[in-house]
Amino acid sequence: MSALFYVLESNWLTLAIGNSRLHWALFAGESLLKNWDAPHLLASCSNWAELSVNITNGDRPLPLFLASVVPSQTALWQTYPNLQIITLDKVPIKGTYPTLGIDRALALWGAIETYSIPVLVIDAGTALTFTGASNFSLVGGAILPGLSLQFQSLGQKTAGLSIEELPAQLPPRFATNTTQAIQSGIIYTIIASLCDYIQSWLQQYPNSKVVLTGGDRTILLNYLSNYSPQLATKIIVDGNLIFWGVRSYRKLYRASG
Ligand SMILES: Nc1ncnc2c1ncn2[C@@H]1O[C@H](COP(=O)(O)OP(=O)(O)OP(=O)(O)O)[C@@H](O)[C@H]1O
Ligand SMILES: CC(C)(CO)[C@@H](O)C(=O)NCCC(=O)O
Ligand SMILES: [K+]
Repeated sequence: MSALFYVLESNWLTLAIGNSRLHWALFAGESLLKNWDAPHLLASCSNWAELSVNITNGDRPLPLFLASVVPSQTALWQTYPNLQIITLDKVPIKGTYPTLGIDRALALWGAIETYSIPVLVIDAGTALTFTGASNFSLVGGAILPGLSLQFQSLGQKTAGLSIEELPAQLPPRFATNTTQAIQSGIIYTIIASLCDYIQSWLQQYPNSKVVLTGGDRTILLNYLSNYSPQLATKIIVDGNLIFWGVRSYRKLYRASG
């Protein structure tokens, strides 16, 4: 990221560390100014100053709110002087369990505040997760390997079943070549699961919003729109849910001192 913006008193940063990469956002007060993704930092970077050359204004580091599901990456930020690490115990949603991922909790909080409750969040990241809430309380969810990870694992554990690229649209279901057979197998099972989880959720909570986030949100929505146009229209796509969750966190803890 370039440092070509005026750093205001009200500016603050959030860094959400996922299993594939870093997700950054720059806010001014409640407004998101800019967001971008970046690769994981190398473990050889040993101090924050080395890591954050582009996010300081001279020697005044911006407040940084960090939410991470990767402890080795979290460790690289420990010495940043203006750091708040967001932990699950600070998320006011009821009924969470201690090992719930902070990214899931924050995305859920962000969805509740931005849309409404009940809500089902689908995070199409490295892992594909479903996380639902009703009455400001976690109902529950599910975790499975995400779209890319499914392709990668098939490529790694077999001799010769690797493919380079995801098709932009749904492939033919009954394929007559290896590439399309793999694409069909993975994509149709993921989309069928998606539909099944959404329908099951909507049976319990007919007025619920369903919000799709994560790096594979656009491609999955494309597939879903081909597969079930009617269900696809019920889905809200928002790539910034976790940032809205961090914003809620900041607001809550500023207000309460
Ligand atoms: N430039 C990119 N680099 C890495 N992944 C990308 C990129 N563009 C799209 N993707 C897709 O994004 C997915 C990862 O999503 P995302 O970045 O939301 O995950 P993450 O936040 O790092 O991981 P998680 O939240 O599941 O721990 C990958 O499966 C990949 O298909
Ligand atoms: C599932 C992931 C990897 C998704 O990023 C993360 O939220 C995580 O590590 N969660 C811990 C397990 C749980 O949420 O139940
Ligand atoms: K995520």
